[in-house]
Amino acid sequence: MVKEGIEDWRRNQQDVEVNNRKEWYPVSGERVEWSYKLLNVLEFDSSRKRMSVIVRNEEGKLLLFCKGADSVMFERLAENGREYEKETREHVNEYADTGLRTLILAYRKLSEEEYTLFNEKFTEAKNAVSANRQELIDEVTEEIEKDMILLGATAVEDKLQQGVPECIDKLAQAGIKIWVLTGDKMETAINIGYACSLLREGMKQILVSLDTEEITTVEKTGDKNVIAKASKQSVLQQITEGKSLVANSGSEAFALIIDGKSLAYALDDGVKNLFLDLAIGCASVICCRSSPKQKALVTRLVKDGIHKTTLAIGDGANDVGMLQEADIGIGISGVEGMQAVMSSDIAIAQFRFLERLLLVHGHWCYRRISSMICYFFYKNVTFGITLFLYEAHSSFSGQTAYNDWFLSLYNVFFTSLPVIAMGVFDQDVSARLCLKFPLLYQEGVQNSLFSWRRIVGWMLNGVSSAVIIYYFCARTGAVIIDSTWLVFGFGALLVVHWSWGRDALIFLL
Ligand SMILES: Nc1ncnc2c1ncn2[C@@H]1O[C@H](COP(=O)(O)OP(=O)(O)OP(=O)(O)O)[C@@H](O)[C@H]1O
Ligand SMILES: [Mg+2]
Repeated sequence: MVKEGIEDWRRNQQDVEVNNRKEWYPVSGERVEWSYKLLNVLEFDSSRKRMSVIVRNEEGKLLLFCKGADSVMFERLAENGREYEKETREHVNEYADTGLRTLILAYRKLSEEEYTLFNEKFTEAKNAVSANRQELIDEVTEEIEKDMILLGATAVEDKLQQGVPECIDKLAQAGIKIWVLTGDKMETAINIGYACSLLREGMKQILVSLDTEEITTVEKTGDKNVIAKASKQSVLQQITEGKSLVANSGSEAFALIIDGKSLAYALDDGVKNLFLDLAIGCASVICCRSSPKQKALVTRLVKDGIHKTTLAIGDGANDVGMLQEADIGIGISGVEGMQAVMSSDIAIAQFRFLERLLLVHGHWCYRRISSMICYFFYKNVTFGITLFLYEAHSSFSGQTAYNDWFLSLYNVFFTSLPVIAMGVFDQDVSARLCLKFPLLYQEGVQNSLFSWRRIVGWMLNGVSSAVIIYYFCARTGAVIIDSTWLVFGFGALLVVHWSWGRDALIFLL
């Protein structure tokens, strides 16, 4: 494909051609063309947090170019490839502080033998049909993406979608606890946290991170067991300190920010409950550099740990695990592909639509469904008890109060419309008010419309209606109970009750 206008690069399946512009070479003033043969692409995935290409240049030399997150790239540099490490780290942190998304670039020269060996293993892993195919590929790529020479870093702006801060603010006002699980760097995540009003000035931040001097010193020993032990100890200590800080504070708001490496230890069996306790005590939680698996594990931890309903929302393939783990998964369709949408329960086009989805439709639907179920109980209890009373009246002779048609059509035909209408159209307040007063959403969070008290209340209501209907028909009607009377009386009372409430019914009687 040739980019129109500027012929800076050309790319097809096998070749990449890079033409340098004249102005980049002001000294020689010449246009320089490089052509590379593309040999392999080691694809990006969110757990590796990097991707590479292997190319052969015009001189026949083999090169591996790799780009990825700083957390995985710096540890893969060769001793002699770290010349610009300090400056690059500073630059990257600076970029991240301003909310930019950064990538580290590095390369490595490969010998022919090394490449041939790699290619064999890589092809074998790619052609494997076993379940652990991805692990095999990861193992092979792990071996070659090392001892690299640092080239530099890039930073791009990753703009928040329109209306995200306002939406998060409203959801927080509605009493919904929001956790951000992101693959981004800690600094970028904190910056975005501020941008979307999850972090505010005056909030105390509890940072759990393994970027401490102590751990860096231990890491130099290279002994995996020692590193793991020290890291776990450090995470445990930081979490315990955070917990005592939260416990001893008054009304101060806290934000917990934890990075991916620490999260791996925080989700360990002995530590995860402490971590959850600390996170629950904080107003906002941000987990940075989390892999897709960690996102799913955190969601499961919250879901199982506090038995509350969890909702996950995401747009990328790295959010799929989390969307499936949460009680409700919402996928945002957009530039990052369709995987999130395909594995979600509900798909929306933009994050800000979540506000209306939860505060308006969530509120209405909760009300409709809970009332509909209670109403359903009510009408059947009323029906059953009138039958029972009539049986008692007729000395349990077996004579039915209603004719067969009425019996069979009672639920399907005679009383289905009110229930359906209530379940579909009922609105206690308008959409505008739901959005204006987000606290109305708490009705659902506290489950106030579907508590046992309310269900039993509706049932007693059913019993009392049945008694009234029975006496109305049996005592004030003719001496003989005519089923037609029962049907009309019953229907009329149900309509009165449903339209104007119990008080109207009592008033009428
Ligand atoms: N195409 C890519 N090539 C190389 N590295 C990448 C690429 N895309 C992302 N990365 C690096 O991998 C990290 C993890 O990416 P991932 O997609 O899991 O999360 P994210 O996009 O940063 O955040 P979010 O979870 O909010 O979508 C990124 O922060 C970035 O540093
Ligand atoms: Mg992403």
